[in-house]
Amino acid sequence: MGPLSPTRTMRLWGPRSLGVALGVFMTIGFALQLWGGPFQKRLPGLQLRQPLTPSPGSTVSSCLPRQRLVFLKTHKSGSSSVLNLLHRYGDQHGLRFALPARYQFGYPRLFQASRVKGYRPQGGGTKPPFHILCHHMRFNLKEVLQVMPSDSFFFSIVRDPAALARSAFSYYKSTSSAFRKAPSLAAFLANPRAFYRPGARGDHYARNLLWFDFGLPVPPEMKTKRGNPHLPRDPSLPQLNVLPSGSGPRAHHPLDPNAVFHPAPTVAGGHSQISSPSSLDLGSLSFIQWSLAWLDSVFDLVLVAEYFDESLVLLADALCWGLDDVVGFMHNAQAGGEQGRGAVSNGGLTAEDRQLTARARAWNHLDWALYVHFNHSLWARINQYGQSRLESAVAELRARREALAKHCLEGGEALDPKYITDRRFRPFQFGSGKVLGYVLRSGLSLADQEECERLATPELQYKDKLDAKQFPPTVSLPLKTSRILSP
Ligand SMILES: Nc1ncnc2c1ncn2[C@@H]1O[C@H](COP(=O)(O)OS(=O)(=O)O)[C@@H](OP(=O)(O)O)[C@H]1O
Repeated sequence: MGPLSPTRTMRLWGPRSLGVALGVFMTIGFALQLWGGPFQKRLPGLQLRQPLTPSPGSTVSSCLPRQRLVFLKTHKSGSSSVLNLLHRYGDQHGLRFALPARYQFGYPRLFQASRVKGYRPQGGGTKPPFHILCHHMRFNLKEVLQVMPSDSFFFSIVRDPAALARSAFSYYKSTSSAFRKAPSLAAFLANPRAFYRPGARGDHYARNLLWFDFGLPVPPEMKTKRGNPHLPRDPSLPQLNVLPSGSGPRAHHPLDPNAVFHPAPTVAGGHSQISSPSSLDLGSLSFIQWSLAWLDSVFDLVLVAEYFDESLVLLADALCWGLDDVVGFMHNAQAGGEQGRGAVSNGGLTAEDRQLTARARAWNHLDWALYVHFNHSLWARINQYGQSRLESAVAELRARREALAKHCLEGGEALDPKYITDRRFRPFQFGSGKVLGYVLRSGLSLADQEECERLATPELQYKDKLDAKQFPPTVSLPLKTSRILSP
């Protein structure tokens, strides 16, 4: 084996070595950011497949589809919609999933390889290696590399922390002790310290959930300082506008990054601009910068929920997959949630909503740094890919989704769970809102029925299906026969 590249070396270093390596890695981190990282190179073209029912293998391809994938499934960020397409792809191509015994890998504890069903420590078994690792975990690179090859495609998804906070508050109202005590999200964010105790049950759901899921430690001073040093002095800050894909003013400037990021007060140039620098100290900034540089060295792509379709086109391109492989329906939306209300668009928000958004971003300032960073990376990739090329692919993707929805779904859209009587399609109901799901139209052809089922199956049921396929129940032999066969 040749010498390890700086990128590979950084992958192998865990974030827990932060204290020791900060100086060295900050330099590397900044350099990585300046160069755009080794993964920002131009990617091969996207292939489009037209038929309604995809026909695997029908694509004339100049690149080889990537089939070793690590997807960090972050919470409340659109990750179940991504999971559905991974489940479908792996299912249809006969790939092996690294599955948890139940539905998560020991979350909220850091991922451990021993949690993977059928995992044998290296050299300990003859089972073929896994292709896809994609269920909820707290990321832990060292252990992930025990299960997946280091040249797997690593990707994840982030969401605006304000939208994520709204979603998490409703979903984890009874799970997080901080949320449980708060009468509303507005009350919580007005004075989070009144409700939030670090280390209390489910507290990670209440603050910087993305940062936590990425396995990053909190900056040391956040653990020690009393009060909240990171709340902006003016609660109406920051002024970044984040628009959901396909709505609001984006209709006029569909892919203009300047429509996404309005100038915000920042300390430094570069990717990781923190919205309220006056309240952040240098140690904190270096820590965040280092962490982001580390993530850049590990993750090949980070999708952005607010630009979900644009992200999917880039994903298909990076993986050398067809567009049909990434077309899917939205999963895990809560009735009355962000998607239901159809808006994070600042234009459509009341003054109270805007204040809540600003407070949520400030309270979750590590997530906000992550989000801003990966939003910038996404737009850098979009520019590389070509905006008009991307616009056509996004239009194609949406047309395909609409056609599939009309063809497969009763009502052509997600429905209240009270209409979903078939347990195979009823999403797990949790939290204070209703989780929407799908009812299939009747009279579909056998092939379309199968395809529509795959698209509509919620994550837990799909995981069970893959589990049963990968670990078929062993047939127990009748007693007499087994006696004859045993030595
Ligand atoms: N395509 C797309 N684009 C934008 N947002 C999307 C998308 N798909 C799902 N969602 C929203 O993501 C929320 C669910 O996130 P997750 O699936 O990650 O949740 S979970 O952690 O697995 O429970 C949930 O948010 P809320 O409805 O606000 O709760 C979904 O509506």
